[in-house]
Amino acid sequence: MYSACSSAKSPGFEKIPSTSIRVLRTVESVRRWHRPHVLDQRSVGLVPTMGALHEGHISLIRAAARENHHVVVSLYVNPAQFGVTEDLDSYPVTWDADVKALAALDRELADDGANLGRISAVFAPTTAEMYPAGFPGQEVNSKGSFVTITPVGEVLEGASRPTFFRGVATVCMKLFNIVQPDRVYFGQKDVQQTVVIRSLVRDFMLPIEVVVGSTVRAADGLALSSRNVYLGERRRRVATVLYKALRAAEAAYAGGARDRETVLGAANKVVEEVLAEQMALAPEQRVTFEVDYISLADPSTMEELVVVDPAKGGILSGAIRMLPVEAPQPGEDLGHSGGPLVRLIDNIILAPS
Ligand SMILES: Nc1ncnc2c1ncn2[C@@H]1O[C@H](COP(=O)(O)OP(=O)(O)OP(=O)(O)O)[C@@H](O)[C@H]1O
Ligand SMILES: CC(C)(CO)[C@@H](O)C(=O)[O-]
Ligand code: BAL
Repeated sequence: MYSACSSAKSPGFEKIPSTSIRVLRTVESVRRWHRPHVLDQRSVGLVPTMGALHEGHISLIRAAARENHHVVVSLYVNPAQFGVTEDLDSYPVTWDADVKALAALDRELADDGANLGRISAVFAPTTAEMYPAGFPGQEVNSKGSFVTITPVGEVLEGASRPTFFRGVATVCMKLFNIVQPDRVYFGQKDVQQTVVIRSLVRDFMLPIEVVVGSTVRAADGLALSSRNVYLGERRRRVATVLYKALRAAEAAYAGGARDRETVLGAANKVVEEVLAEQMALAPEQRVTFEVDYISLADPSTMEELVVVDPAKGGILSGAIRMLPVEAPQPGEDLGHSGGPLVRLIDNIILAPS
């Protein structure tokens, strides 16, 4: 676990054992930590996470260490971005493993001369600390101090998860105000989130640079995601369907297609084929899923495109719902929390040419 250190001269503080990484739990402790670094003109990079760390998070922390004197990683499962029927209660919490991964990464960063900084602090607040007026609730009509970024936060992920981007923008505004970073690091895996965060920074004149790290994938192409632990073996094998579909659309674009029908038609064909293959199997073997959306959108607004302007490019993105397995077999690995419905997202950027 982690330790609390104190001496006659310095007030007590928590650290991750065998490291110099501070564990900060309150707004006041972050402010106290940050003050001398502002005076010394040391830069701070913030990597916001909900914990359950994987190589996607690690790649963002590496990027932050290359470019900043200090890296702060926040670990906070923000209830405000979960809808009332979503998986807040079962969301994976792996504090001990996260702390170990951060300690190992920090040793590696220290040995690599190319880095400007290392992991200086983990910010792991409580909900009472983050919502001082009391948690406003997860409902669409909850009252409280919220940041809403529209219309970009209302489409795609925002249409399926109506309180999601309100929760994300609100908690990120809080995190940015608490940590006062020079740079913030987000993953392309959540591409619409990066558009929302860029809008937040621009529209509220925040003196912050937004850095987006590319999507880290498993060997078969599945985008790493904390929620992949829900899948279990059977669904994990089929979970690449979304990436395969997006790759097919990308290939159609690379082959010269510019219109929505042709580009997205290629993706939908893959989905239909994989679903047909699965439906031909017995219930004890098959995996079923539903497409929430497959989109071809403008990179700066996430509005749907009829035709891609190659000078601007586009974003291919999608969300699928992997349904709980039918006829579970004795001893079958169903995944974390009994293998509930899992919503997976992914995207590919069609770069401007
Ligand atoms: N595969 C990935 N590659 C790069 N960045 C990622 C990847 N997965 C997540 N991130 C980024 O890490 C940051 C923290 O994300 P979060 O803690 O929600 O993890 P997650 O894996 O996206 O979880 P979830 O399964 O809940 O979506 C976000 O900026 C997110 O985009
Ligand atoms: C940015 C974030 C940490 C805000 O809670 C979350 O949405 C995430 O992990 O992507
Ligand atoms: N990675 C985005 C966090 C969420 O889906 O709640």
